[in-house]
Amino acid sequence: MSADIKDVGVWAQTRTLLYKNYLVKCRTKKDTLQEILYPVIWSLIWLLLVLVMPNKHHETTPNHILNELDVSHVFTVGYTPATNVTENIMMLASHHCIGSDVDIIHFRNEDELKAASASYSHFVGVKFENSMSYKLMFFPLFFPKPTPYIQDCYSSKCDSVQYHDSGFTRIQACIDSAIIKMKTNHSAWEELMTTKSMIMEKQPVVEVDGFYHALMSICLVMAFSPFGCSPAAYIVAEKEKKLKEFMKILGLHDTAFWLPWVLLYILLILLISLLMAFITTVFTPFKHSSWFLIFLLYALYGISLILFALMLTPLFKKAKQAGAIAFLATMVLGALGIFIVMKGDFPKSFVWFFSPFCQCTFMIGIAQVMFLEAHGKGAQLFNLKDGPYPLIITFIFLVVDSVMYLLLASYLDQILPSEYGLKRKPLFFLKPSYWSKKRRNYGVLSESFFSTNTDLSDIVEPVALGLHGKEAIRIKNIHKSFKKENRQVEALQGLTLDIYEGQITALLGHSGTGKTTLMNILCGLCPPSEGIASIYGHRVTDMDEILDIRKVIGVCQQCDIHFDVLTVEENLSIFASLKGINETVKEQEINKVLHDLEMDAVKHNQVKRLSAGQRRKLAVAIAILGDPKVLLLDEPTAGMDSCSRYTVWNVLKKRKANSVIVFSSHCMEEADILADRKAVISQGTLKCVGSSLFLKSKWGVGYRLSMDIKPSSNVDAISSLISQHIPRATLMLQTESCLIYALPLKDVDIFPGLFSALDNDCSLGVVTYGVSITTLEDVFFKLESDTDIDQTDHSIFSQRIEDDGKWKSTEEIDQGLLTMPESHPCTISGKALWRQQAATIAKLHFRNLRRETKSVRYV
Ligand SMILES: Nc1ncnc2c1ncn2[C@@H]1O[C@H](COP(=O)(O)OP(=O)(O)OP(=O)(O)O)[C@@H](O)[C@H]1O
Repeated sequence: MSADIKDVGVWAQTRTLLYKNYLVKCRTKKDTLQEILYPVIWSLIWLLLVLVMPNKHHETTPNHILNELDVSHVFTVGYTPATNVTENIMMLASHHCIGSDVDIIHFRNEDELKAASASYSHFVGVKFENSMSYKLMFFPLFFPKPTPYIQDCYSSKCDSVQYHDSGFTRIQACIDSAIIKMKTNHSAWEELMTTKSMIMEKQPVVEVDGFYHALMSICLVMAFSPFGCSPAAYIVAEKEKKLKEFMKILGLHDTAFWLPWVLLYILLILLISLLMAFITTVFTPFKHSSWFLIFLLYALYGISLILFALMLTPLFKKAKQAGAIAFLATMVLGALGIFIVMKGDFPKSFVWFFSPFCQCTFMIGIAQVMFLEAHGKGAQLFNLKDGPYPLIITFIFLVVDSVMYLLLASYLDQILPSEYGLKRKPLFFLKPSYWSKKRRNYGVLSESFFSTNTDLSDIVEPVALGLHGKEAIRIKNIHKSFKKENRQVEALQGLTLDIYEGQITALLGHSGTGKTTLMNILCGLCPPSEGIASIYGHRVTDMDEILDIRKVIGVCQQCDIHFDVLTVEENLSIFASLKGINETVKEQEINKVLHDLEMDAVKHNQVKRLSAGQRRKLAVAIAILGDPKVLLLDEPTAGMDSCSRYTVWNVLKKRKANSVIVFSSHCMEEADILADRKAVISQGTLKCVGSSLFLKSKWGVGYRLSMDIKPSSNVDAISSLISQHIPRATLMLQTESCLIYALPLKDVDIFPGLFSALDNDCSLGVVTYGVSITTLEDVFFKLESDTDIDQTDHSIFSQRIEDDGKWKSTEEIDQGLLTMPESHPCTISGKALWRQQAATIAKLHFRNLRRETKSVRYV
């Protein structure tokens, strides 16, 4: 590692990524504006609702004495059971007090009494428990429901006064007097009849309509909903684009990945809470409440919602799904909150069972503020503990929820398997080594660990003595299998390989032979199923050791990973800071890398506007920033033009001293020019490894003699002439106009004799001939010819040979495709074509939908 690289702490990385998020927000102005305007618009809708449907205000009601006790509304009184005592009581009551206008009827039991209420109008039942205790039964519609609001109580319409007017108090006084008379023989009629009923003074009250309450709560749920989904969508989008794991390879701390997003949204929520608190307390509907408490309620809810969204992120692979489900969860839980506080008979103490959901807690808090507003004082510091749902409990639960979500988010992120990255065991936090670096007892793996009994000398070229002991990357018996549509794919099958310091090593192989899988294992992106790999003696499979390894590696992944909306220079600056490159030399290092890769002209361009080749160069630039000791480059020059390729090769060659450079490629020429050692991988195993000379001499066909011949030429005569001069020559390919022979390397001295014979014998029909040495490509084909190549790969590599064995150039094939007759019998047109296209598109959408549904793994 370069001396100018230092360990970067979480806070330094958070600052860097906070700046990046700020740039992203500035460059995606439309989305940012939507996020800010959305809550403001809902607050304004709320205000509008308040204006259209104002709350009903009830002014102060003074003390008011009601009329004398009266039974004019009662026509019949029924009682049960009918005993001597009860008959006596009722007779006394009727005679002295209730009056003869009211019929007194006895019933055998309570059921008959209840049934009678339907037959008689203005009926009151009396159910005696014993001679001293009784129950008055006023039947539906006859008795008003209690209400906290006293309206027009001086008129007969007042609901609360109906209690008095209904005759309840008079009948109660009459029966009480009769019992007193019977028990004590003392007459209390006069005292009880002069009892005065009075409406007590009532403070002003605001009547909050249920529908209005629900509408207001819905507006609030909607206003805050972006904070429940946007952070989740942004964080999962960075995971989806592999940015998270890539930044972790550069040394990013787990916390520093999500903290910048959380901080940015907290800043945003504080701003919006200020604005909303201002709108709702200055204008209405919370005009009696303390501005600070309303702001605190909004801000705490907003923060807990952001952390709720963060908690959901480990469950998702796709940003779209994460955003949609987080939004849905916020809506559903918000609606649940509205339901539990608005359902009159829902037990008040049970409401707090829903407090682990911040959306419900917030709705409870809003209901409490509305209650306090209705009583004219609003939410104030002095009444934090008052009311049905004390506001202080809401505040406490919102803080507890936030902490709980944060811990859960961090825990789930460490244990839930994801496509990339190593994961910890569920009880990892019980291990002392997790908490203390000193207790991690890992050491450099010993030499004996990698020694093997298998003799590999046939396929592995021995290295020079100077390289002994310089094995930087050691791979032993690595296996990796993936589950793919209910079958196991063996990507690597026991691969063993040493890679040396001071050398460039190329990994060669067909598509799908496991090169990328090997690269991913080496940088800790995916764990092997079996086997061991180490970089400078540290296991890449250990979560703690990989952190040390990542300090010395630079990685260029197969797909380009960068921040699209940032410029080339900004991308390099952010990645340089994450790697820990000293701020004083950062600019110099970035300029050097840009200059080496000839990218100065595009350094101010946004990455999304770069060509594919330029993006690839940027990926290489990010990998080489800070001059890492180990460079793992997966197809670094794919998609580049020849000039760019040469530039990259030169850069890598210059850096190879004291470094370890591994790259994968499909281009044999690139491997031949650039790599000191080439490892050919086939079907997940090592086929051979060594220098070009070793590979060519071991698997090369020697020289290749190619001839253009006339159609009338005698191939047997040509072949016999060649075998006379070079007995071990073999015919490799025969077409109508071309012959190719393989000539052994050792017979090079006797080639001149053959050439003279060919030149002198015109009857053979040879038009021209030429000799070329075996290329690495020939070696590659030779090695692969022993292996069953997967059909698609085979078609790529053997595209120059037609089915019938005739030699055909790529251009010829292209030409063939271009000149394919338009009226091919297999093609369709008109309505049939339209139907086929529509069905294909529908099938495509259906498959995408199914795949996307599958990728929501845990929800
Ligand atoms: N995440 C995965 N899930 C399922 N199968 C996978 C996964 N990653 C790789 N494979 C399979 O493993 C095999 C090796 O893939 P890999 O990408 O390592 O090949 P490669 O040699 O890098 O190919 P290319 O040169 O085209 O990049 C392939 O058959 C591939 O389909």
